[in-house]
Amino acid sequence: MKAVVSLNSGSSSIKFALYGLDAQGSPSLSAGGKIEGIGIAPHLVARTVDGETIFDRNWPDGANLTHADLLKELFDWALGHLDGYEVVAIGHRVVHGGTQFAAPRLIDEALLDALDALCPLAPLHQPHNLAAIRAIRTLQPDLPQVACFDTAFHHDKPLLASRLAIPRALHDQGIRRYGFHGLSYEYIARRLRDIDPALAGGRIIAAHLGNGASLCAMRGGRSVDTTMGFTALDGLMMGTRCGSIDPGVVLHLQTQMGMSAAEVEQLLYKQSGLLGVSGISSDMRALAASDAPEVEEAISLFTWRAAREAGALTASLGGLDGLVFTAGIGENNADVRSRICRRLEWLGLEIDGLANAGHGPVISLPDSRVKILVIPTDEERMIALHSLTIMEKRT
Ligand SMILES: Nc1ncnc2c1ncn2[C@@H]1O[C@H](COP(=O)(O)OP(=O)(O)O)[C@@H](O)[C@H]1O
Ligand SMILES: CC(=O)OP(=O)(O)O
Ligand SMILES: [Mg+2]
Repeated sequence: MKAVVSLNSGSSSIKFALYGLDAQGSPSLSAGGKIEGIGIAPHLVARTVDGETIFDRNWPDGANLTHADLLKELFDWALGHLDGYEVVAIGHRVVHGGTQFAAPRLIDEALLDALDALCPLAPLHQPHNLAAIRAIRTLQPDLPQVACFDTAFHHDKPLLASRLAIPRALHDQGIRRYGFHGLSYEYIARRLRDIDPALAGGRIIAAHLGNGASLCAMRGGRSVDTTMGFTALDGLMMGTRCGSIDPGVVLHLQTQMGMSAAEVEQLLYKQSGLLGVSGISSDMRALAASDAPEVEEAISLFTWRAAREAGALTASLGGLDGLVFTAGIGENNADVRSRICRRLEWLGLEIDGLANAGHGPVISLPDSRVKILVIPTDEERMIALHSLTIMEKRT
């Protein structure tokens, strides 16, 4: 059977999926899984579409294992488990497409060179995305690979939402607000059209709360504003990233505290966010199990910042009809959802405690002016669909 593979390397996880293609070329999930906890204690699990576990491995002391080490483990296992499948393409999430790449692309050396240049703008992601592509090119040089960009969904947002208030020549050089998590938001926009078409046409904020976290303001299913900007460091507080920060802090760290640019990068990308404020962990599940006051403060700050940014995006939208939670925290953590929604009661959000505890899909009360939903994201499916579209264009 012909098949397409999706690879989604995030900051703390690598998600993968295998889709068999029917006679019409439509994909249906055969198997998938993830390696999560990268940088802490990686755990790889793979399941068939029926939920049967086909591989499960933990590295409790594997904090030093890199994305590349773990990809090798995944390939070693996967290569022995593709009997009966002819993989016709591998699609990848590539976090940064810059100004140039606003749609998925078939990968060649020239594209890889252009994407290399964007690594400094996404140091937690882009190098891993490109390393995976190159590793597969070495193993199977003739296998088509497709890059699907996290920035693409935001490419046509209004100019004001793209501009930074810096000299305009810099905008022309690409120093502008791009926005990320686009494959996730694209999937959510499509799912919402199926679940609630009337709402999908309205003013929606989607909250992608994972290890990386952002909000996207959508009108009629298109991005009009988002909290991430030039890099995936901007906006919400995240697992290890600080989110929006007074740029004066960055200057102070360098000019007054003698930190190098590399040290500041490390501090803002890897030592801040939930990890920095709690002093305990970047992982929301681990934090939920602790009663340390620093942990409570970290979670309060996370939820306060998310509500505050949701207020800002509501202004961008000129009002709000729906709020959708997604990604690791958004899909699974009822307490975080409840704290964010309670801070937004003034906007007309009324959360239903029971429905929220059951993880939705609808978690607002029937009379809530703003509808609240939980919709599991599926970046892998978007990657597979885009990859197939590119493959069709080739033939
Ligand atoms: N079942 C769960 N319950 C609570 N939190 C969860 C659950 N699954 C994942 N999370 C949290 O979601 C975050 C990771 O989100 P995810 O979207 O997988 O990250 P990434 O950005 O690496 O793709 C972590 O903070 C993790 O603790
Ligand atoms: C763009 C981004 O932050 O991605 P992730 O949530 O996978 O870290
Ligand atoms: Mg992610």
